[in-house]
Amino acid sequence: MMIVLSGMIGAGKSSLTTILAEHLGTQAFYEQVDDNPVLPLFYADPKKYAFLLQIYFLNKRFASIKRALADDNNVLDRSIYEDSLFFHINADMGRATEQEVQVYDELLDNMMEELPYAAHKKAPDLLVHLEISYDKMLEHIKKRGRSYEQPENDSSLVGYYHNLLDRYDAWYQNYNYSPKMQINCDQLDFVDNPVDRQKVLALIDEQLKKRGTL
Ligand SMILES: Nc1ncnc2c1ncn2[C@@H]1O[C@H](COP(=O)(O)OP(=O)(O)OP(=O)(O)O)[C@@H](O)[C@H]1O
Repeated sequence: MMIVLSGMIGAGKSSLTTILAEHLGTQAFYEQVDDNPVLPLFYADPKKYAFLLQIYFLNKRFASIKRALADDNNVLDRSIYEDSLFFHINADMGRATEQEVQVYDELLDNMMEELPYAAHKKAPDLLVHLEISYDKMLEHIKKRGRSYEQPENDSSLVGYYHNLLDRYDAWYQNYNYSPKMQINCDQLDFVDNPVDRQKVLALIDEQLKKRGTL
């Protein structure tokens, strides 16, 4: 079984990945954000580093998928499809050229075709999307405290985050690579509230059972 999480910056994907992997007795695959040398460069100069950052993420995400496919059960903290969404949004904001986007899209397609396992396993068994409001997301971003993500250090982030949030919703509605479900992170605090955590796990179990995966 492969479960993939999706959702905005600070929605809680990494935390839920850990919780879910433990609950299901499976392996968690994370994107190590604090080890990413390109991310601070990108936030300081998005126009210069958008393409490099995207190639960095594509490479890392692809490596995770390959490792994840080698095992039977696992949970991934973000889908490769969202990287493409991030890049398209950045391109629309003038941070990448049309040619860069085209090269990226073709490279992504090419890489997906090369995955060495049965085609049906390339898509996850379930996508769990974390839905969050702007205010709640900012609360999480502040609490976590990565300096380059704070709008008070860089006011252009307000527009960037709103752009991402707007487009994420449409992205989720149109996502059709696998079964999907949403968790409302404004209503359910699976990190600090054990009752909510059980509720979230029960919701996910229900979906997995319904699809015969659990
Ligand atoms: N494809 C991408 N393009 C540009 N920036 C990205 C991309 N993927 C992630 N990021 C950036 O990397 C950082 C980490 O993002 P991500 O949402 O994956 O993890 P997170 O913030 O730890 O989320 P969570 O709290 O849900 O675990 C954010 O600053 C985000 O903007």
